[in-house]
Amino acid sequence: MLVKNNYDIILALLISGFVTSFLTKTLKKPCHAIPGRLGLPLVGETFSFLSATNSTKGCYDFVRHRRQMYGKWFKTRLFGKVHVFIPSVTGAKTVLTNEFQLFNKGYVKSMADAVGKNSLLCVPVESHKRIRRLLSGPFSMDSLSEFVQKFDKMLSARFKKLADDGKSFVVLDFNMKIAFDAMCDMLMSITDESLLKKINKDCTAISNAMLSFPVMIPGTRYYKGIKARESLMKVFEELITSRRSGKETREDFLQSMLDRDSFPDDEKLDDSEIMDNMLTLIIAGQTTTAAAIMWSVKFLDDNKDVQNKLREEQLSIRRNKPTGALLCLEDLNKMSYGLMVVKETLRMSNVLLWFPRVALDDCKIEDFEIKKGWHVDIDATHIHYDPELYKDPLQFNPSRFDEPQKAYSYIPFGLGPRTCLGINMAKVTMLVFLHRLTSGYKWTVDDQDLSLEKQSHIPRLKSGVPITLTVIKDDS
Ligand code: HEM
Repeated sequence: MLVKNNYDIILALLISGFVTSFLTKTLKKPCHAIPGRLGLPLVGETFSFLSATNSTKGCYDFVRHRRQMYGKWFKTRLFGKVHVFIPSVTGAKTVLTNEFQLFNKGYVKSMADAVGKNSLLCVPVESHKRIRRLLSGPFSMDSLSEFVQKFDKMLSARFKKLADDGKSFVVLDFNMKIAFDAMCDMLMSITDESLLKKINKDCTAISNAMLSFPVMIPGTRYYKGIKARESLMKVFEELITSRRSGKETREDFLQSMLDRDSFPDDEKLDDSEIMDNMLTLIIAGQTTTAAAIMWSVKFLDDNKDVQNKLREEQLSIRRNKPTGALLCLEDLNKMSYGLMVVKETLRMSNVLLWFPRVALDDCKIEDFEIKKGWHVDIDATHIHYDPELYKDPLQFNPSRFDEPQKAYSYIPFGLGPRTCLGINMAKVTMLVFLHRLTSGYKWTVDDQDLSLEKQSHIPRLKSGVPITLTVIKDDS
């Protein structure tokens, strides 16, 4: 009887309980847990990562493999830290628009010790703004006109010699050397071959120490890098002293920094800031540009229709100039197809596979919960190969850049306050190279092996792409 009398109430209570529980579950739905395997606290999946890095498939194979298991979003633990790979445009935008506020580059002791605590890669936000502003001037497009001419002259002479010799040469090695020489000339007017050799050796040792275990034990990569840094800083110090003494004056990056000596503190860099950042610029610019150019040669060889179209554009530019004249910025502005080839090369080669950051607080990206201290890696490679953003993403098709790109979907140089400082320099270097190569020569690739170089975080073919040049007889 009692039950019967309260039937309505019981039913109402049941329904309201059900509705409340349903609403709690759906509206206050906890964030999606990110799938993935964290493994043991310190080790996690570090060995699988190292094994991929050590294979000829390259370290991105680690990421590819986990995507197959877990889907687009996944987490893992590497070197004791939780890493989330961010696969989407929304994710990239969230991280890059909150640079320094919600995310920052993770502090790596070995990196700061190697490139220096005043490097753009390591300084805190306030110094970053000032240093970046002061470094940017010489890397603006207008300031690069002299660089274009010097690089063109250097490149034309070296190509001519190689073609005259008729021997095979490795595109990657060739570009590692010429990118380095051109950078040292532009930064400090150093052209002496023995000094260049010494600086190159030091920079390589320093670069190898950037991601090493920071213990000063002779023989280790870290030890060698720190010793190389000490020696290189002495060279830079002597150079600065000599410039200040007025013994020599040059028009280069270093001089433009020293010309600010009498400026207020926030309008100049101190000596250690200048030295750490000259080193940073060399290290950040050399391997990236050389790898990108190596891929452009490979992609053009695999896609002869693109190569022919590019050659047509470049020959028409060459024919409109007096014989032997060097390229200038105006010529580069006419290379609209050339620029699309550069862009497509960078989309497909993903010289920097992902951009690492650390979350400074708990937050949510899309529906996924990110904890303070987790590493988030903006997976530029996945974004650049997303078929929803790029039709037939495996096809080398420069003309796709006839259409404008969706914001945050094309990020080979990053975006936001940490966008590549050398973006203009990289583009003009690639354009000059492609012009001289395609308008002056045909080439054969002498090794078609597709294995990647082991232990490299920048994807590069193990062969480095050896080629032999043949001069084009252009009678038109
Ligand atoms: C094709 C060649 C290049 C590519 C693909 C490239 C790519 C990138 C990317 C993706 C970033 C941002 C990384 C991040 O957000 O974590 C970056 C930063 C940087 N790049 Fe490049 N880069 C290239 C060439 C150069 C050159 C030639 C220079 C120097 C002249 C240079 C100097 C720098 C510097 C100094 C930074 C740090 C900027 C900062 O933290 O404010 N890069 N680069």
